[in-house]
Amino acid sequence: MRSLAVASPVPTAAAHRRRLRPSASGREVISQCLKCEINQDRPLGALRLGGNLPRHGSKNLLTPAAAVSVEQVEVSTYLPKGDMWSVHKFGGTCMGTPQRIQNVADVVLGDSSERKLIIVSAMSKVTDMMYSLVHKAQSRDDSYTEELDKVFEKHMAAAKDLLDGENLARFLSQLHSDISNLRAMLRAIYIAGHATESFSEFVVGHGELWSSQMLSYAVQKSGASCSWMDTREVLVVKPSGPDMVDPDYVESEKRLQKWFSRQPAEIIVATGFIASTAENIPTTLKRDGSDFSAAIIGSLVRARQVTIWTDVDGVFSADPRKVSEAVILSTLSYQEAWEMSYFGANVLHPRTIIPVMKDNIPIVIRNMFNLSAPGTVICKQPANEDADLDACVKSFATIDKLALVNVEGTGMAGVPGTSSAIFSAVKEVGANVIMISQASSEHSICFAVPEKEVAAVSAALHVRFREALAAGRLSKVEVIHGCSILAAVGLRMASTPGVSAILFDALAKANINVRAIAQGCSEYNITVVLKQEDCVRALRAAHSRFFLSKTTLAIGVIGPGLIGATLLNQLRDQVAILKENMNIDVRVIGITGASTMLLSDTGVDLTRWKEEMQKEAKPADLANFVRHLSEDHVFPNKVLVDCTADTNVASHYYDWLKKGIHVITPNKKANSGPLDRYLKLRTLQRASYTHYFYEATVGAGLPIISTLRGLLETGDKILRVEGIFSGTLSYIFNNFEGTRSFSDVVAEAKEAGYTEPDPRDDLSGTDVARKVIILARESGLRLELSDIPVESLVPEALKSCSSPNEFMQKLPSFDQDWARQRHEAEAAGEVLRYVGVVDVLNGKGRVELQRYNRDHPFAQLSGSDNIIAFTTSRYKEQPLIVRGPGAGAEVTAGGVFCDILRLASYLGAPS
Ligand SMILES: NC(=O)C1=CN([C@@H]2O[C@H](COP(=O)(O)OP(=O)(O)OC[C@H]3O[C@@H](n4cnc5c(N)ncnc54)[C@H](O)[C@@H]3O)[C@@H](O)[C@H]2O)C=CC1
Ligand SMILES: N[C@@H](CC=O)C(=O)O
Ligand code: NA
Repeated sequence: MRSLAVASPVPTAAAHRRRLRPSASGREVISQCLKCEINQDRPLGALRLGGNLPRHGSKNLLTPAAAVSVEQVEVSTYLPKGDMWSVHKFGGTCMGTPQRIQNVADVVLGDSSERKLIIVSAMSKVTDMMYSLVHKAQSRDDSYTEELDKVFEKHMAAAKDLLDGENLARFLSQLHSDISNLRAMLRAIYIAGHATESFSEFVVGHGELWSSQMLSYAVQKSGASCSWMDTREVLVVKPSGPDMVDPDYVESEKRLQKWFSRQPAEIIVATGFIASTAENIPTTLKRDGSDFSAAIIGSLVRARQVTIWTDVDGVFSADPRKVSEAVILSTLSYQEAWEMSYFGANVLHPRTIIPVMKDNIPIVIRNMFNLSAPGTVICKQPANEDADLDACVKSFATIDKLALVNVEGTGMAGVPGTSSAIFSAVKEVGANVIMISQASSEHSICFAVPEKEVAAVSAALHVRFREALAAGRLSKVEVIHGCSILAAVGLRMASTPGVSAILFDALAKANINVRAIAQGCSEYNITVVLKQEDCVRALRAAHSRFFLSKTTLAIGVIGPGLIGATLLNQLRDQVAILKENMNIDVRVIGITGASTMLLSDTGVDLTRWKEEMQKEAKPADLANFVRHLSEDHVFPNKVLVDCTADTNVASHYYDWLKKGIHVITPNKKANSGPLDRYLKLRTLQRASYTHYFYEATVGAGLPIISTLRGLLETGDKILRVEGIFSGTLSYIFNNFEGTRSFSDVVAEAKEAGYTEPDPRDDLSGTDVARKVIILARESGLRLELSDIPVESLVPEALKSCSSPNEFMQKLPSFDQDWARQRHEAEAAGEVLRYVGVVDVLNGKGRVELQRYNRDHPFAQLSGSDNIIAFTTSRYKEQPLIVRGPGAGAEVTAGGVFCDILRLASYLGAPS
């Protein structure tokens, strides 16, 4: 080995260390340097600790004897490798201001590792400024000179803030000299109107030279042993493709050895991003190159760990701008990090992982601005990781602006060379194929490329397969525009059954159509191609299914009247409990009445929805309300809860379900409306994963629809359903006992919230007829509302009243008639009851006022009780009876709420 003391005429800190003893501390070495400076009577300002800064002294201070002793100790200053090294890399934002650079110095000093190698990026925005200088100069835009001044001023100001005394003077003199060299070089570029790659790489690399020098001075301020390294002296790379370089490890290691033997400090602050070619021409490691520098250096010294300091707490399970519930991952395997980076997650450039992976060196991603966050460790797959199914998927990533190319034809099957011909045509146009999927029938191959490259790809394929297309061996070369990729990444997906089922189930439940799928045998990722407009929703649906096991429902409430308002208040009191106990996250993201609506992207504050409704509301617009529910929020599952009695609102259910919006309602209008519309709705409901629930339409919160369904679905045969289906009429006849007039009792029922918005709907029997129709259709009968004979209790003269109020005012004039009817029944030992019957055997239904003996179960009711008797093949002798309050705000809203939770459980919430 060549003696460096001989090779270099300048005694460096290494030489001073050798003069003392090999193990001399940094502080001792510096003090020896200082003594030497003083003995030489040289100004302290000339002292440099290495790198491209001028070294102190201009002649060889060592005697031949000393040179020999250097030769001998050279071995002990040989680059040590292994666990004593910890490598840190600080990105541009960490180096953004003098205060931040000082914080970085503190973090470096706080690391107790024996040896530290610190790689830094340029101060934030500086690399862009440097690229812009080159760009402007070669475009002959002379504003580059002012921009260069700005670069100078930025660094001068930062240095003045951070440093003082000799260090400041040294830095500023170097900065001056660099800027004047750059000015000359940019002038040359300006004159030539062109910058060679090496010129431009030389210029842009200055950001790192300055930031790292400032940091090394800041570290030295504390008295620590610190050298500054210009990595162009050490890192040697060779081009390996457009905008890509490969490190030459052997040569770099040799140069690092050499460098270190000259300057073996405990802390080395080095430039990120820049390197040299084998011919010593300055170059860079290209964009994001500082991470790469850290990984290569980490590998060269076999570091214990490489820490990448940035401005986030670690690697997220999904892009937090798209998924607000994204979580920080504590560990990731190299392969997982690689896959995520490939799919666009802003983790690390995949090439950064290669150098550390080969030596099993962990990379830790940490937040410089939140030192308490432990960060994410990227390492070999940890052996003891949670093996549960949901934990198999580590993260999700997406790539937008893609197009799918589908090459299809019967002539492809079994013909060797087809895919080679396809992809060589793609290669010729230089397109980047992001995923490939081939149907096993070999009739089609599809692949995704960036949208901007697809025209060229399609043209190339049309040329390449012109004959095959003409002869019909290929049927088409089709381009599907506007696609995105969603990738689920996780090493443990391999050989774990059920992972893809969960993923596709989550997508199906969010009503997302998958265009293509790819999964390699390595199973590190499952890639699905979908429409770009569905991508964020797909990401959220998949993420919440795997990560949060939380079913999030975004709810739009239509009609905050009695039932709607009661439901909102019930939700208010229960949402926190649902989240805590059942992992169900219910967000009301919109409320609309007939005249105003309130919209929210994240969820209305249910403790003050009424005030908000008055303060923030916009004019009601159902189309906009539905659009908001479809698009303006982050939640995958959307539900409209119709609490109106409006036929028009009900007429939209089909379209909403088609859009993937679940519908829940106590409104009877859709299911008792025209039969064809009802059948269409139910057919759609059965054919999709979008749900339509309406338990509260019959018997309010009582389990009527679900009981009937349970009987039918388990194979029982419904013979007859009969009972008292009206809470209002039940209340009226239970309470019309001679003490109050008929009209008073009707007013009480209205006041208690049992009646329809228009009480004539109850008294006319229409409401009961609707319930009969709903149950008849549920039992398989195809009846229209007009097929049900209804005995109306609305006096003929009041049928034409223009409003519910007018009706209520005029009703007392008929009290006498009602008193007489009641008397007659009472005299016969009977009571009046208004009943509905679904006669399934005969395919009929009817609604009528009947008299029942006082012993009859129908005569035993109280309040707003409904009673419904199901006579079936299994319940033939004794019917199955459901009884209880069948109207009223709390029980009805409770029934609607039950449907919301039923939906949550259909969507995957735990039971
Ligand atoms: N009250 C009860 O015990 C039961 C009621 N139901 C059903 O619940 C529904 C609601 O009943 P209530 O709350 O008692 O009625 P309500 O009259 O108190 O409330 C209905 C609300 O819907 C609003 N509305 C009407 N048309 C609208 C439109 N196009 N867009 C937005 N909002 C509109 C009204 O302004 C009102 O605020 C009805 O369909 C009723 O049949 C079902 C079972 C029991
Ligand atoms: N008005 C209805 C309410 C429930 O559907 C009734 O009285 O039953
Ligand atoms: Na019910």
